[in-house]
Amino acid sequence: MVVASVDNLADERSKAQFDVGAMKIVWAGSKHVFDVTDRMARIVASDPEFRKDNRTTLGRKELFKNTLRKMAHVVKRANELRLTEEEASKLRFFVDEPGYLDLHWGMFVPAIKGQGTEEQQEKWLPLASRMEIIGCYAQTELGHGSNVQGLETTATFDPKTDEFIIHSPSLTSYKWWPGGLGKVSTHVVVYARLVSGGQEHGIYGFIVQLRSLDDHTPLPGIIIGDIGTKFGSGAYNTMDNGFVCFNRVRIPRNHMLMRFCQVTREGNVCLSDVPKQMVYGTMVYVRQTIVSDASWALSRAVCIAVRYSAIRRQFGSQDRGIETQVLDYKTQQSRLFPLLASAYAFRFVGEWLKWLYADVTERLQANDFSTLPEAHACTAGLKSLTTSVTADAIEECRKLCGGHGYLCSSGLPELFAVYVPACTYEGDNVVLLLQVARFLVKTVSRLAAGKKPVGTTTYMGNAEHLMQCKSSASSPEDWLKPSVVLEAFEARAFRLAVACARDISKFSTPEAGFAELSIDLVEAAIAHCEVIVVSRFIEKVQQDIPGDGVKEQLQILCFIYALHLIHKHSGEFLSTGCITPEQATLANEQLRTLYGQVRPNAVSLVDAFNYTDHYLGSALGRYDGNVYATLYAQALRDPLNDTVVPDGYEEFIRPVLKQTMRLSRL
Ligand SMILES: CCCCCCCCCCCCCCCCCCCCCCCC(=O)SCCNC(=O)CCNC(=O)[C@H](O)C(C)(C)COP(=O)(O)OP(=O)(O)OC[C@H]1O[C@@H](n2cnc3c(N)ncnc32)[C@H](O)[C@@H]1OP(=O)(O)O
Ligand SMILES: Cc1cc2nc3c(=O)[nH]c(=O)nc-3n(C[C@H](O)[C@H](O)[C@H](O)COP(=O)(O)OP(=O)(O)OC[C@H]3O[C@@H](n4cnc5c(N)ncnc54)[C@H](O)[C@@H]3O)c2cc1C
Repeated sequence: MVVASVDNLADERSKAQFDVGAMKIVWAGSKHVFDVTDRMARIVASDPEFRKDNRTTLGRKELFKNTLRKMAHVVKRANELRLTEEEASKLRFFVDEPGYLDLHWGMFVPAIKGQGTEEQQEKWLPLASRMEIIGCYAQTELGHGSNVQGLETTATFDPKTDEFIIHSPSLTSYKWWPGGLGKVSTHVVVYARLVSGGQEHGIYGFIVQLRSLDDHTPLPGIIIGDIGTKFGSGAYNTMDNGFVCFNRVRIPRNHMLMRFCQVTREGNVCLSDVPKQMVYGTMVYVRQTIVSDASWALSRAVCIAVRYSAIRRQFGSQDRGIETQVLDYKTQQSRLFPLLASAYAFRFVGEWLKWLYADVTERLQANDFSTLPEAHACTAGLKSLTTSVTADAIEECRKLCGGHGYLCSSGLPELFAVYVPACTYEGDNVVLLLQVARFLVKTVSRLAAGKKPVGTTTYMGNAEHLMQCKSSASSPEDWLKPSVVLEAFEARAFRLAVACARDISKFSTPEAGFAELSIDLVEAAIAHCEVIVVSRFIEKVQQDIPGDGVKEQLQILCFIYALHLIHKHSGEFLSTGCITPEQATLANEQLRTLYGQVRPNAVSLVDAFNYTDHYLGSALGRYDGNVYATLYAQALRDPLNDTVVPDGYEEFIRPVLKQTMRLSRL
């Protein structure tokens, strides 16, 4: 059955004022990436092994086994099709459920590459890349996650046997959370306190074998398992996040990852002259990938909400004629279009961050560590900003879809449940923003000493101007001038950072000031991260962009992104004196105009994400708009509808009815 709603999307598509094909390439990053992504998405969508529409109805054991089957199928297909690394990781991405492959390829392998010596890489990487071993990354403990320096697990060197003894001294020291650890991994990189000659030498990574390669049973001294069912149905429960306790497990000395610190046969600890934070390198790498991924999750939710908002009609007709598409309501637009703009903003900042990460990596290889603090601040800050916004946005998209958004068949509940831990893993978002704040306060204090800021803090070099400037916006159109927008964002961020630095100096110690002012510091950090996103978006739309109308659409989205933030944080823009209340009103007026300009293009702007119906996994977001028939078909497939009279009728419904009948006769 095809209902009238299908016409709505065709109609919407006919209104587009830009070349959707060209926008697809901009979104993908290049024609090459578009081709690879498109091909891999279609391979997954057309393979019944990768079916995912039954996930929320499976019990934990079935669900987990189902994921094991899919991960094995990914490896099989990757080998059969002789996929490149780029292609294989896209293929795995579109399978769209957390699984041990992510931790193996995304953390275990990078940890060895980043922290292992050449010799260690030669030994372990071939085993890992042929998947003769499966690895994971165990840093977090039951009692310690954010505070890495507080980890309790010990790795004590025993010079008699030339081994390390890996030990969990307490319940709180059990490793707890690592993905892939609970049931699958054969090996792990464990982070532990290095102890040699009776002295502690800091936290380092150690490769430990967990399970037999013959029968998968845990090796002696290892107690291991899954930590239990997590939030949401389906969602992250496809993953075996695990615990492990080490009872004096012995490993050879050369299983310590020794690129930055070597322990000799005699137990001497030799530090190389690189910053000790290099041991955190895997986290920096993964944070950078998480920023790129945020735009995928956000755009997926927005795609569902935009298409459904074009289909859904409510009110607007007194005589039972055609009702108004909810997408036409300004309130719907004001909630949805900033999220659409944010998806594009995060896509571009994610691409930029990839570049920054590659640049820093190249410098580190040449022993230039000067850009490491900035790389840390950018990856930490943008990871925090983009994941927090994305998690909130998915929930907002659910509400934008009304009641049907709450159905699992909308795809949104599971997307939220699977995405929201991104605000916690790889660094709690508040903890990471405090790292950014620390970097900003340091940058501000160095200004006073005449040190020129570089990279993303270059704008702070314009200190005198940023402290005094008043916005020149005197009409709504002035808010379409990149210089006007940027100045407001930079002035707000700088003034907040300077206020924090000034106020901290009033305390007896910087630590006391930092602790007391942490709420303000977090706000200053967010403001700085928003400068980065806004300026990268502006830079992007100032480039040559091929395709009819593509640049114009991106400009509209760029200003929506910036102006909705001015509206959201108007308190800060006003209290720091960067803009006046009248200018805030003008910005809002411009924002309303921009919503009107996006409206005819909204469906095509989400089509540009090029998502298959398989990847979207949503009755509401289908490409053909056949929402109601799909909702109905999926309802009929629910296990509860397997029988007309439910299980439990005889035991629990009939007796209640009989009891009621007896009572009514009295
Ligand atoms: C053939 C088959 C083919 C098949 C193919 C299949 C392909 C599949 C491919 C799949 C690929 C998938 C990739 C996806 C990636 C993975 C998916 C992700 C899934 C989720 C995983 C989640 C994992 C985790 O959560 S791991 C645990 C993470 N834990 C944390 O993040 C802890 C957070 N805490 C910290 O980072 C630190 O404790 C911190 C920073 C809060 C404080 O540290 P510390 O106490 O040491 O420092 P401070 O005293 O605050 O600062 C001292 C100094 O150091 C600077 N600094 C801190 N951190 C860093 C850093 N990282 N880098 C550089 N500098 C740092 C800090 O700024 C200070 O500097 P000063 O100058 O002294 O101020
Ligand atoms: C799905 C998932 C997968 C994971 N995968 C892995 C993995 O593969 N390997 C691994 O090692 N770990 C993994 N983790 C663990 C994860 O990295 C940690 O949970 C994360 O780093 C947060 O640490 P925590 O749990 O100790 O939070 P806590 O630090 O206990 O946070 C609790 C609260 O305290 C606040 N807080 C903490 N410190 C401060 C501070 N200094 N100032 C202000 N507020 C503060 C936080 O903001 C938060 O609100 C995973 C976690 C999840 C949820």
